[in-house]
Amino acid sequence: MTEIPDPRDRLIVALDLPSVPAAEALIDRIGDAATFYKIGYQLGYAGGLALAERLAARGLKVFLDLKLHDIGNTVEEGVRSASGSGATFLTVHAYPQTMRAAVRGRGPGLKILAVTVLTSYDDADAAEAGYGLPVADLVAKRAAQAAEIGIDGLVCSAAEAGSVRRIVGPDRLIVTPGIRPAGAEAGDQKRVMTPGDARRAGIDHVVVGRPITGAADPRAVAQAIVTDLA
Ligand SMILES: O=C(O)c1cc(=O)[nH]c(=O)n1[C@@H]1O[C@H](COP(=O)(O)O)[C@@H](O)[C@H]1O
Repeated sequence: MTEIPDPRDRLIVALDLPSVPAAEALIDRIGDAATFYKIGYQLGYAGGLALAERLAARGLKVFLDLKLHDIGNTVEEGVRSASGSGATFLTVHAYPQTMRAAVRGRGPGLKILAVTVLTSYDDADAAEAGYGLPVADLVAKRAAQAAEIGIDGLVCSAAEAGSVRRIVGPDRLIVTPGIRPAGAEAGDQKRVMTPGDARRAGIDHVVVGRPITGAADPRAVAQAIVTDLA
């Protein structure tokens, strides 16, 4: 597990919101309770890529969740373009060609995270998509390939954190969405865990969206998650 001196850096708040003003309002409400924000499809296609640069310039950490997966040349050049954004993390799907291309395009300061198997998938979803392996085995296979290729970190559910840690060793990051404080709605997530249990399972960072974005007091929820993670 990587040394992370400020426990707030373990929480990545997913800015899954429809507009830049909505995201800026949430960041203001959270204040200094969070230091790390994720920008994905919803906000990214609504002006969020420019926001990423502004947040990074303000000293906040940014996770660009682009989940790239394309032919190698396109992934490599896309990652190269994103390397100038000031982001700390960028996601690609954990397919070997895609991961090799991302490593070729990676610029200084940008860490590539490979998404193993989405946390909204269970074994039946993997079978429906044509995979002949249970989720846990597919995650393990992709984690081993990612480590071999030189990817910086893995996105998986906290349920697989222990096995992924054994496969990738202490130096690669394990980042886990599908995090729900006790009693929170799972929504479309199928492989879920509380922040405290995830931390005990050996994760480096958690990603939390709706439990914070939909809260009456997002700052209080973020603070409670950081406490649980510490
Ligand atoms: O790459 C991701 O961040 C990701 C991977 C994954 O397997 N599962 C997953 O939920 N995510 C993202 O993590 C966030 C989870 O949001 P909530 O379910 O609202 O907490 C969303 O922005 C997802 O896009």
